Amino acid sequence: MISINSLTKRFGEHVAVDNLSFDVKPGEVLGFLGPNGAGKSTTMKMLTGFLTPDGGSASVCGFDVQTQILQAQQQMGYLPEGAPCYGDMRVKGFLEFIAAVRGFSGAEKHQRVARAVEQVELQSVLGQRIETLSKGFKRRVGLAQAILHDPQVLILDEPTDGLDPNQKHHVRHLIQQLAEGSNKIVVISTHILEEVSAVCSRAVIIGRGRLLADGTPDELEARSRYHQAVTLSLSQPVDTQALVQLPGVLAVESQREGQQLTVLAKPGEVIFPAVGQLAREQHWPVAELSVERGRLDDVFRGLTSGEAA
Ligand SMILES: Nc1ncnc2c1ncn2[C@@H]1O[C@H](COP(=O)(O)OP(=O)(O)OP(=O)(O)O)[C@@H](O)[C@H]1O
Repeated sequence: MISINSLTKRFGEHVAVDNLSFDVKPGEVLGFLGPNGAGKSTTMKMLTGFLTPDGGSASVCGFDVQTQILQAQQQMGYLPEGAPCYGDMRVKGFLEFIAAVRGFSGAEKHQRVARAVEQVELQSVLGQRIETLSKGFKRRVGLAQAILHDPQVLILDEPTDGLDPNQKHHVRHLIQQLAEGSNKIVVISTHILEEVSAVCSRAVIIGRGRLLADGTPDELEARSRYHQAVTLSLSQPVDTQALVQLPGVLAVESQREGQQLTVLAKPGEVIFPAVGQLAREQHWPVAELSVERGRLDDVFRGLTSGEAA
């Protein structure tokens, strides 16, 4: 388990992480969200021992990150932002070096490297110098070194940044596989909100170093003004007056010159049956009628607008 208690980091006068507290339990894939400069990378660097906190504490699998960082690091794999260091090393040599640092030798070292190479599909670039790789392959080398020792906790700073759509899908699948049924913890920072719905069991949103929201993707989506909204696709525009007057309806948004209507529900109201019935009664030319769970981007914007550092 990861436990973060009142963690604080200052750079001069600037408070990058401000009294931040939350826990992550085994089996959770936590999406760590926030606008640019919110303090995500700084928090991850403190968890992994690359920065020293100015206040508060954190522990990983019971090991304090300030007083027992070596034990904590043995439990963790970390993909930092950007490219791996040691750009002049070749991919295979770099991964063997990391495996040796992690304490593996002989056949086990080779097996560990071979397995990580296969998991993130690095076979084609094994002999290439890291600095000559494309951005996406550099990310994949970083991911391979993070999973080499099959850690209990994975801290991944924007793991799909720079990857093509196929690789994004592949890495998301890999993250799900790593977490599934293994009781491991994966923490990923990301700006891609679909990624959160796709792979995360929980999301924490921070702004200016402070906790703004914490919940499952479903719980956060339910805070959106689009939660329980009904969207109608129409072959021609209709008079929306009757829709606006339905009980439980908050507002009607019109798109595509009236051929798509989004009917917003008042908080706690379920309007789908009434909207469907009205459409039937009025013989509206409805091509599609759907209900929304809510929009994470809408919730994110609501919580973080004006929060950028
Ligand atoms: N070494 C440093 N020296 C001074 N300020 C820093 C340093 N590292 C980070 N900061 C500042 O701390 C704040 C938090 O930065 P951090 O990189 O943690 O944000 P982030 O949420 O990861 O952002 P992004 O989404 O852009 O990666 C920013 O204002 C940043 O400029």
